[in-house]
Amino acid sequence: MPPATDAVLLDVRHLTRIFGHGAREVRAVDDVSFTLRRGEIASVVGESGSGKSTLARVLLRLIRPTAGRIVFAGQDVTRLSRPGELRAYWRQVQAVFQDPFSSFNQFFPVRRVLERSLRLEGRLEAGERDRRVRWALERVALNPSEVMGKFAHELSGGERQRIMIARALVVRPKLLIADEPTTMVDASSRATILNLLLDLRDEYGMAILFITHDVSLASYVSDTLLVMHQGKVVEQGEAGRVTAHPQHPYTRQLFADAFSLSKGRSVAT
Ligand SMILES: Nc1ncnc2c1ncn2[C@@H]1O[C@H](COP(=O)(O)OP(=O)(O)OP(=O)(O)O)[C@@H](O)[C@H]1O
Repeated sequence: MPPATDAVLLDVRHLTRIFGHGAREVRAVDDVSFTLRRGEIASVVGESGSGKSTLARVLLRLIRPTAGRIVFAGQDVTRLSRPGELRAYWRQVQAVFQDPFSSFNQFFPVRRVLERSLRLEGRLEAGERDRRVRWALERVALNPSEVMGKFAHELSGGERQRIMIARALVVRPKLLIADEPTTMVDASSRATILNLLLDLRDEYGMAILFITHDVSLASYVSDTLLVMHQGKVVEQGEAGRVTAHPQHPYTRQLFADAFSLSKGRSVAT
């Protein structure tokens, strides 16, 4: 049973992001509305180009929406633009992206990577910084004493991605946006990361927006599913219901394709 409470954390209304003009116009996110409650994991699924990453970047306020409204914890964050306002927002909303190789600063040891993220919290004394870094590394099942002094090239892909998650966790966000966080890691790291997301929801009531093209991962990890197609959310609802009884033809096709692929895989192995 998901421990989601009724408190709405994120309220997204008619969110739209258009790139380009005239004949070159792309409605990457087109009139998307949904809510996310505290302690809820929602997955955004859809094929490549459906607008998932653009939705993530708009919600993170890395890019501006063209239209619509984003309300986070009761505050309208749609038009935040001053660095101080954005930093305050990013203390509460953190992200993990697909590629742990490009997002990990190769010149910094793990401790410094996490401490830089902690700067969002303002000045903390050294003992507190150390406690927070250790706590975040332990949360992602890494031994702080072993990894704090290591550099990117001394870690596996799965370890790097867990450190990227620790970097997000170190500020104890209320919402984690995870954009294809398991695409570039092996199967055992994938399972570790998915179970970690479930633990974060259960132990800290963290809300998670999990973005993936893989409907089976989404079904495993989510309380609710949002299915995106050509920038629009064509179906949304409780994960078990959407998986068992998809209503929209696109959702049915997405699940049918995933099912035939996984059948193919099991025959082949
Ligand atoms: N900066 C940009 N300028 C112009 N078009 C863009 C830009 N960013 C994204 N798009 C377009 O917006 C649409 C949605 O792209 P987006 O990356 O959000 O999809 P996606 O579902 O995340 O795909 P993928 O799974 O391949 O990452 C695509 O048609 C893409 O080409």
